[in-house]
Amino acid sequence: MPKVLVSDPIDQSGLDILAQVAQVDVKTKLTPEELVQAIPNYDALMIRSGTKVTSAVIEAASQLKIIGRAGVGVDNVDVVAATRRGIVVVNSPEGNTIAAAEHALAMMLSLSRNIPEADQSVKASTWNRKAFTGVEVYKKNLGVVGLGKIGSHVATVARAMGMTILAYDPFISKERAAELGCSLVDLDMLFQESDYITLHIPKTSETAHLINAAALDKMKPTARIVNCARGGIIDEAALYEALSNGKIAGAALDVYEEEPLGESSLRELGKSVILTPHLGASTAEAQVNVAIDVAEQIRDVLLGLPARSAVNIPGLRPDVLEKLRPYLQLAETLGNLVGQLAGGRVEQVQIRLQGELANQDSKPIVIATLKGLLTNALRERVNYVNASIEAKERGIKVIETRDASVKDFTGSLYVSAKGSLGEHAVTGIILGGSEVRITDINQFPINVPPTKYMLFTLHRDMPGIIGKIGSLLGSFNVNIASMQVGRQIVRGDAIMVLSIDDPLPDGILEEITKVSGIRDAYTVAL
Ligand SMILES: NC(=O)c1ccc[n+]([C@@H]2O[C@H](COP(=O)([O-])OP(=O)(O)OC[C@H]3O[C@@H](n4cnc5c(N)ncnc54)[C@H](O)[C@@H]3O)[C@@H](O)[C@H]2O)c1
Ligand SMILES: O=C(O)[C@H](O)COP(=O)(O)O
Repeated sequence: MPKVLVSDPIDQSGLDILAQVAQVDVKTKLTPEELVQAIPNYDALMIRSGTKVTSAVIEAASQLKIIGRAGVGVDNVDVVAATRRGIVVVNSPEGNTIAAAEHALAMMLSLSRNIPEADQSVKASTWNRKAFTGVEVYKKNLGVVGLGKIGSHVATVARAMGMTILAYDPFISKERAAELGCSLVDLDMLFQESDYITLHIPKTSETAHLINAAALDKMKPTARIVNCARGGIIDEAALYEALSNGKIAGAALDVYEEEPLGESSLRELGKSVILTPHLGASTAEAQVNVAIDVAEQIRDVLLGLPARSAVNIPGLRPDVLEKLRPYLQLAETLGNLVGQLAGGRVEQVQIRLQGELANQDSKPIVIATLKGLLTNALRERVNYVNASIEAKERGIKVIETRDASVKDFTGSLYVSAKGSLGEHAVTGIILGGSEVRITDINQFPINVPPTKYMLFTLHRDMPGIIGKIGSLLGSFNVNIASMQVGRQIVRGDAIMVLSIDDPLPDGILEEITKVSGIRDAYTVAL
């Protein structure tokens, strides 16, 4: 019988499902060392956010087939390491949506009416009504940052309370926002006009410290901010400054830069701050939902069936998957790359299977491309099962074509993305059976492997320009790992592709575009 280790508190309904097919061991509060020691005995691991599934755990997991995260975020799992080991990682993208949305709304109301402090004062046998006069949310502006599953529900309920909703989500269409009764605005306007701001976005390199000193400076002195999304989206030091100097009126946080919250001056701020210990998903209903959702997937995978919400591999028959795996990797990389080059909201994607690839099953390749395209916006919430639905909901038109006559390579994949900021197209191949190569960008031929951090420039092909970019990067202490230039004609337009060791520091992209001869520059993190 297979063995499942459950290392965080999980609802009994999930454990009962696992027990149908496996021996279930519940061992919460394991130290990292104890987890590494225990994991070689298990076929499946079921967790919440408490267990850190590091590369050391994955390395020791010699017979692990699946990691089930009873919740949304897989930030605590080294998904890359798991994928390399062929371990399926599954989550429950929707099981706790309502719980998290209701927690954000509860935080907003508690902050408005000083409920935690007022409660403490009565429990301390005082009766001070004046100190706890609050404010109403009725007819106030609520700025919703991130209009996905949780943000949409918050917006809907807040509208019913008489609030006006301003929303910022660069990946959502105006039509979708209008359906929800929200006005899509830019981030500055949201900061300036909102009485309440609630965050419902993933933590990415773009959203880390989105709420920093500059953003807080733009807000009303009466503004109140709620973060039930992810720690680190708010700069906690800047928030402390803004609250203690009266730049904004209040904040309610469920998530923190470091969890559990360590030493923090936020604790000193009295009734202007409410702090909860990552309780967004902690309702009886949500815990049943996520436990059943994930336990069923673990059971299915242990029975040799595909998982419905896999974060890292598609739900395909193992033999088909094996054959297509390198092309899925190619499709995901090209989708991610072209989505970042296009920036903003993508309206149309064209996916063309070329040469021998034109004879393959296109569905998983299309799904993998869409997964890659949406990764920047949705992170682990997009998977092979929901990528098409997510694309459709975002109003992205998908055009799929085949062209067996393309003979440049045995098989190649062309992906273009047209959006609010223009159109970009990339082509790639699989080399030696497993290695991804980008062979064309916007009709400039190149031959580069994708790397974690990349810089692309469009420039005039003229002497000295490569040197200037090299020196500029050097002056910002950016190390170039490799560089290639692609051009169609000598001294015409050209593109430069650089692999760099670290993300570009702030401001440097602007400097690059100022270099004479450079027409455009893009940075991409894959
Ligand atoms: N506190 C908790 O216990 C708890 C529980 C569940 C989820 N969460 C967190 O809540 C957040 C939202 O979850 P969800 O299920 O609604 O996710 P979702 O994927 O449905 O929605 C996220 C939305 O953010 C948008 N987005 C991405 N980058 C953006 C950016 N730079 N600016 C503005 N919008 C951007 C996306 O387009 C998407 O619409 C996630 O961070 C999730 O981890 C927390
Ligand atoms: O990502 C999630 O689902 C939430 O942050 C909840 O985490 P939890 O399951 O540890 O409460």
